[in-house]
Amino acid sequence: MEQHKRIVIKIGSSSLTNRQGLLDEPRMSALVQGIASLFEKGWQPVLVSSGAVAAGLGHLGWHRASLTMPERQAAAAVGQGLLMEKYNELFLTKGIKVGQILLTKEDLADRRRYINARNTLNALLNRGVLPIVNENDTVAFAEIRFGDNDTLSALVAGLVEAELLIILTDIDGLYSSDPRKDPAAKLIPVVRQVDEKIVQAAGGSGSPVGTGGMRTKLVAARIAARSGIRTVVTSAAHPENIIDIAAGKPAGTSFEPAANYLKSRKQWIAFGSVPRGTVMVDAGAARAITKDHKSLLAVGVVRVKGNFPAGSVVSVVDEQGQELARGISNLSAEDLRLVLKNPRWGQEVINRDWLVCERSFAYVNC
Ligand SMILES: Nc1ncnc2c1ncn2[C@@H]1O[C@H](COP(=O)(O)OP(=O)(O)O)[C@@H](O)[C@H]1O
Ligand SMILES: N[C@@H](CCC(=O)OP(=O)(O)O)C(=O)O
Repeated sequence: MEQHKRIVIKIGSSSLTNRQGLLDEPRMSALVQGIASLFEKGWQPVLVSSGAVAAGLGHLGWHRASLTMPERQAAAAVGQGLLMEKYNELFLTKGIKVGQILLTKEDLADRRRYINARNTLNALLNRGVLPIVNENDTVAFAEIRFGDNDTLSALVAGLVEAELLIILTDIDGLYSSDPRKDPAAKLIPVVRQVDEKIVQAAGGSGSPVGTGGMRTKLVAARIAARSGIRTVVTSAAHPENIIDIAAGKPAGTSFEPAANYLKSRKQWIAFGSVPRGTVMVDAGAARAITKDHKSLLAVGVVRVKGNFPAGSVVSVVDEQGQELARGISNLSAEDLRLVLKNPRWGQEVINRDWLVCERSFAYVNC
């Protein structure tokens, strides 16, 4: 079967709601037009749509500032229904059927659920149905929350092996500093690497309904780049133009994919999983895994923290507690402690094929 090119489009709350806090129908229609053109050109698109909380608040006439977390989640329960109702109606006018996928961080942290989500997305995409993804706001809280759909959209892009991630927002790209505060700020058209200098430029959200601002878009662009995916951050003012962006026309800020990007399983270790324990290693082992691309052997392990079963993702730290890598442990914490007490130094703890190394606040091949 011919493999279609996949693309993820993320649109933010501020771009989907109008001044009254209600769904912005003309904007949504233009987005639907853009996505319909992608279908016509043979793309398999995924839409990551925010807006549940904002649309719910507008509909209910509630004011964000005075709301508790459960009340915001309640607003999302109402708004998510409204969003899907409107998308369904608009996409059907183009003959496109849609399916709703609501995810939490925990869903993607669990390898089996991650694969299940991938299978469902593939089933929808291969049958020409448009998946519309959002965070499952009604149940996601605190540590199981992404909190921003930018990060979620980058993980989804990796999950479906997209070629391109387009983040549509209320500004036309990344500026040298927040243009709402600095009138001299300049648009940066291409970013080859999301390094600390670039991250310094990015501030938080500029609108009352947005979450994370440019900062979380950079987190997303970094995850996408290290998953081999290009990201374009651009204005949502004319979403019908996404077809031109997909065809390679420059727009907003383009973040280039990394040359040495992580393949699917390592993407999950790096960006999806949540470590279940910590393995502290000495300087020799640190060098072996980060510089010499070796597997981690028991001889270099100093201490084990946590109680994890074999096959868990663990964080590998140096003797100062600084994270060096993440990987899947061959041994349970209990067995690993046993090996350390009764030295079997050649015992492999993490195979190099299951290791990713930390570099500038993200992960790369070791
Ligand atoms: N360096 C920067 N360049 C561009 N925008 C920035 C920058 N720093 C902060 N921002 C803010 O990020 C906002 C976009 O993020 P956000 O409000 O979360 O939108 P969305 O709802 O689309 O996710 C912009 O409106 C802008 O005020
Ligand atoms: N899941 C939330 C959106 C969270 C979020 O990332 O918002 P945004 O910064 O507008 O993309 C919602 O649907 O309201």
